[in-house]
Amino acid sequence: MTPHHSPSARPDRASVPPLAVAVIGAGAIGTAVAEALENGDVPGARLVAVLRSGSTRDEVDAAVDAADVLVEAAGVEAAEEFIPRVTGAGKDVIVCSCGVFARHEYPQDLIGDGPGRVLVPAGAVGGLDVLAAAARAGTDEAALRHVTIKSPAALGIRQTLDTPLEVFRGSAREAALEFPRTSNASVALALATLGLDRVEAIVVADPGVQRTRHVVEWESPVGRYDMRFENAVDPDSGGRTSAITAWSVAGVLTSIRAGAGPGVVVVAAARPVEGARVTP
Ligand SMILES: NC(=O)C1=CN([C@@H]2O[C@H](COP(=O)(O)OP(=O)(O)OC[C@H]3O[C@@H](n4cnc5c(N)ncnc54)[C@H](OP(=O)(O)O)[C@@H]3O)[C@@H](O)[C@H]2O)C=CC1
Ligand SMILES: O=C([O-])CC(=O)C(=O)O
Repeated sequence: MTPHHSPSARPDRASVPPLAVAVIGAGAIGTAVAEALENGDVPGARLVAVLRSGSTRDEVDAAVDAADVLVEAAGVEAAEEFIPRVTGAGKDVIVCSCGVFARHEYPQDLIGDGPGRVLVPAGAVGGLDVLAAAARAGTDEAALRHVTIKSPAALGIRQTLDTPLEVFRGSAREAALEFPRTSNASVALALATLGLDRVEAIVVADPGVQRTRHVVEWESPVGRYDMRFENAVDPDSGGRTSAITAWSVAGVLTSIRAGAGPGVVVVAAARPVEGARVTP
């Protein structure tokens, strides 16, 4: 079949200015995202600001003004403060601390009327594309379970353990309220599928793990999925944060620039294939 695009119908992507990104939080994820931007690992995006807990009001205002999109990597208190501030200014915010939504009956209660949007990265887990598709096919008979297995220290468990211990079982909402620093992945899975009150979250402290493990199990009439992730942890996070999270954020930024969501492999002329390293 002959393609019938006229060259003029195609957007001239080369002329699109780079996406201006401000990062909120200079901890494990924020630093890794900022470095990825500075090293050219996020095609079509550039770093315009990094906000720290001590940043002044003027610095915050300037970063929100300068950015097309902000990356929140600063914790649920900062997410609570920044989400309405950024979306109200008409900018999008990629929220790593999506567990903040556990504090609100509906996400809209925090986001308000926008016009900016909240974008939740897959973060430490994956497969949100297939799970969201399965949820779209029907949720009445669907069930989703997420098991997080971390070192006791990463979960703030001081007790000395010889064997793995289940320290929590409940809904994703309850997990995020009890373990706000380590249950964001449960909330991301829930937001993509069945909501915060119908996803079962289990947290296990395992003294034997060097890497964080996530097990995601979905069952519904459309399919059964069993996904396992074994993540290296960011050395700057006290064993808490999976290093893949920052790269998931980088993937979202690349997708914004490409105009297609994560889970879509964008292949375009004169641009690197998604995921490919950019040679400067
Ligand atoms: N979605 C997911 O899958 C995952 C989400 N996360 C979440 O992402 C968030 C970031 O994680 P991580 O980088 O490991 O955390 P870190 O604790 O390493 O870094 C957080 C940083 O944010 C800073 N900060 C706190 N409040 C503010 C503020 N108001 N403005 C600007 N900076 C602020 C802190 O500074 P200071 O120390 O001075 O307070 C700190 O440097 C956490 O909420 C974490 O739970 C983590 C892993 C996976
Ligand atoms: O980094 C991880 O493995 C997961 C995590 O802390 C979170 O979901 O908040």
